[in-house]
Amino acid sequence: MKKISILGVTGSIGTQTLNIIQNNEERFQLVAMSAGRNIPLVEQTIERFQPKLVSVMEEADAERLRVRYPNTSFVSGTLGLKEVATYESDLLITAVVGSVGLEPTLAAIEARIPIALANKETLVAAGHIVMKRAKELNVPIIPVDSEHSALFQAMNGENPKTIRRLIITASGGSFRHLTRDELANVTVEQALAHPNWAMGNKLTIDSATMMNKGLEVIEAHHLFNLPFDQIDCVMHRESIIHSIVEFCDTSMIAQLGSPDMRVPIQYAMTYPDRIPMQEPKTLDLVALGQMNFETLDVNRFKALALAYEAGRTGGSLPTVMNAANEVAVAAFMAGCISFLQIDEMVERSMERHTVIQNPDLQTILEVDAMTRREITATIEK
Ligand SMILES: NC(=O)C1=CN([C@@H]2O[C@H](COP(=O)(O)OP(=O)(O)OC[C@H]3O[C@@H](n4cnc5c(N)ncnc54)[C@H](OP(=O)(O)O)[C@@H]3O)[C@@H](O)[C@H]2O)C=CC1
Ligand SMILES: CC(=O)[C@@H](O)[C@H](O)COP(=O)(O)O
Ligand SMILES: [Mn+2]
Repeated sequence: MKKISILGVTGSIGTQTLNIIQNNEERFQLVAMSAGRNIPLVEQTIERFQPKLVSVMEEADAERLRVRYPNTSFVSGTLGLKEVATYESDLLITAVVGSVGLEPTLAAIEARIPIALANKETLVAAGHIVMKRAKELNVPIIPVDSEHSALFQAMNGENPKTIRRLIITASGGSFRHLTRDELANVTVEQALAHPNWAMGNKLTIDSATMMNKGLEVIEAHHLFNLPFDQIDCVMHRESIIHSIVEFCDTSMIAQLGSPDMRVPIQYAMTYPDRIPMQEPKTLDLVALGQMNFETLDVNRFKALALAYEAGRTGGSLPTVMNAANEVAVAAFMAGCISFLQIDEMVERSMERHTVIQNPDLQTILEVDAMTRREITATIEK
């Protein structure tokens, strides 16, 4: 029996992970979980899976839950996230959204708990610290993000030195049919209508701005230890090829499948084995008929260019980019700024920042907090 903990159990990745546990109860047991504010779903999950430890965002919610479920331990806030992350388990799924996942992920590494990583913002904010420590302590970090799972599968058993480049596929997001000028008046509702994937709101907006692809390029740089010149992106509207590895002999190995996150989540949970998928959405290639590939225009998708710049510059710049983006996306969803202001505000935060090279954790946390304060003040003005 594999003991599983989940950070962000009430989200899109969290609930799909629960679906896999439910379909394989002889194999997996949920032992600890964290959520934010979705208390009705927390209650349902406790009743169905009986975890031993639960963290919620607010202490007041934890207090009410302690009375209702006396056999479960409850914790709260950022300390609660760390307690769940370090609870004795065989695998931690990091499915919380945002750089709030950084400290719990590092705590799990210190506790030598293997990680299935969905929370890409953690690697963008501090990939150099996370990957270095995981390597030192020999803690596996298995990718969950669909593109990185595809790359991980495609390079399985290969000599890393023979990799020529990674090609990360991008659906183009909700506005792939619009020019930059046409993006001026798009609404939150339109931005949240992703053509291929059902995901959490923040990621769906990131996909529409193409910041998601930028975050994924930096995520790939850290996960696979490759320079940015060896990481390309291509627009692939169908989201069937999840990414491609090109080798030195020009062979390309790609991973394909219907867009269903349960596949990479389950693969991370069973790696290096594969097990059958319940209710599989098998891919019918003949019905699909054709697949398309197009160049990604970095003038149109400015966020991708910003991410390459942040990644290549390194130091504290990716932390600034990520923090500014988190605040700007939240402001867009709250109706405070327009869609085009998201990447404009991220760009301005990056321009204003004096890069600190090789920042330690304390510096990363300070830069993250300072960026959030500055961009929030700008939005409030
Ligand atoms: N969804 C997908 O298909 C994919 C997601 N990812 C990555 O996985 C991560 C999760 O994405 P997704 O599942 O879509 O996100 P969701 O928004 O659906 O879920 C986020 C989860 O994090 C919790 N949460 C949010 N903020 C906090 C906080 N400050 N403290 C504690 N808990 C918090 C939420 O709690 P609550 O709702 O209870 O408030 C929820 O459980 C992201 O980093 C995303 O980029 C990567 C690839 C695919
Ligand atoms: C499912 C997943 O991994 C998302 O990160 C996905 O990549 C979003 O798709 P696009 O960013 O390509 O629109
Ligand atoms: Mn992805």
